[in-house]
Amino acid sequence: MSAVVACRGVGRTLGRRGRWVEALRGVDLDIGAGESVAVVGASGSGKSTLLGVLAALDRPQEGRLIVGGVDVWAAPERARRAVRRRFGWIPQDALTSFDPRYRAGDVVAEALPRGTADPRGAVAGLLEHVGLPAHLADRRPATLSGGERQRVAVARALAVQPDVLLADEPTAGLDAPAQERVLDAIASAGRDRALVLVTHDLRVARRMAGRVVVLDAGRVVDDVRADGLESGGPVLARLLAATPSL
Ligand SMILES: Nc1ncnc2c1ncn2[C@@H]1O[C@H](COP(=O)(O)OP(=O)(O)OP(=O)(O)O)[C@@H](O)[C@H]1O
Repeated sequence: MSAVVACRGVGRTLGRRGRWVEALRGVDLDIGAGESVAVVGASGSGKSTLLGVLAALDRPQEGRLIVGGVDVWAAPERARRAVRRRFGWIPQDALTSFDPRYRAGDVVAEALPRGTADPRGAVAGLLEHVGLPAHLADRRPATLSGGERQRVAVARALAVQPDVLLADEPTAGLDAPAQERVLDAIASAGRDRALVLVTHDLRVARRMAGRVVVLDAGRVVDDVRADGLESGGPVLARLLAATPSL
């Protein structure tokens, strides 16, 4: 499988004034076209930092990011902007990432490619795709339920027509039924494209991904098939033991 995104020896240090954290260390990772990968690990292990690096938003101090054959940080800014358009981002909490003055439909429409012939129709189609009625387009995000808002975020990420969907704990804080609906929407959105999903929940990882990457203190310590979690090392074994219903 050819990689749509690849990291080579990526190191990312964060912080300031002598308080540095090596958030990522020597990360090598290949995401194949259409592949779904869950990134798991303890709090602070570097999961969100990795997503920011993969999306070409956060520049690593060490190593390379290669997207569709482009060595992203060696390329000119214009090429980097084109690379960023290949990613659709599903945030942890859509409310804080949406402009409160916009209605849900505008949030999605804003992400459509320039020159889209029938934006209203396109927005209605995208909302339908994530299981939401078209009339929700007229509501402000703050008046939607958390689960509805997250599905608007999935529709917005899809509007970009990305090669890769990136999702950072997209069901955090939702109750079980809402979680199910958001995961269904992401699964359906991810059908024809790669998906990288950050989660602390191995049940979500197994349900959503074919492959599970485990981070520990910024390093990839396991990279296993989702149906073979038992073959992982001690960090994954601890996560498994903490997920009794799996
Ligand atoms: N802006 C920052 N300045 C300093 N340190 C940071 C910054 N952002 C993250 N870190 C540190 O980098 C490490 C990795 O953080 P990151 O948010 O990537 O972890 P995570 O696995 O996503 O955690 P969580 O599951 O709690 O969201 C942590 O030790 C964190 O405290």
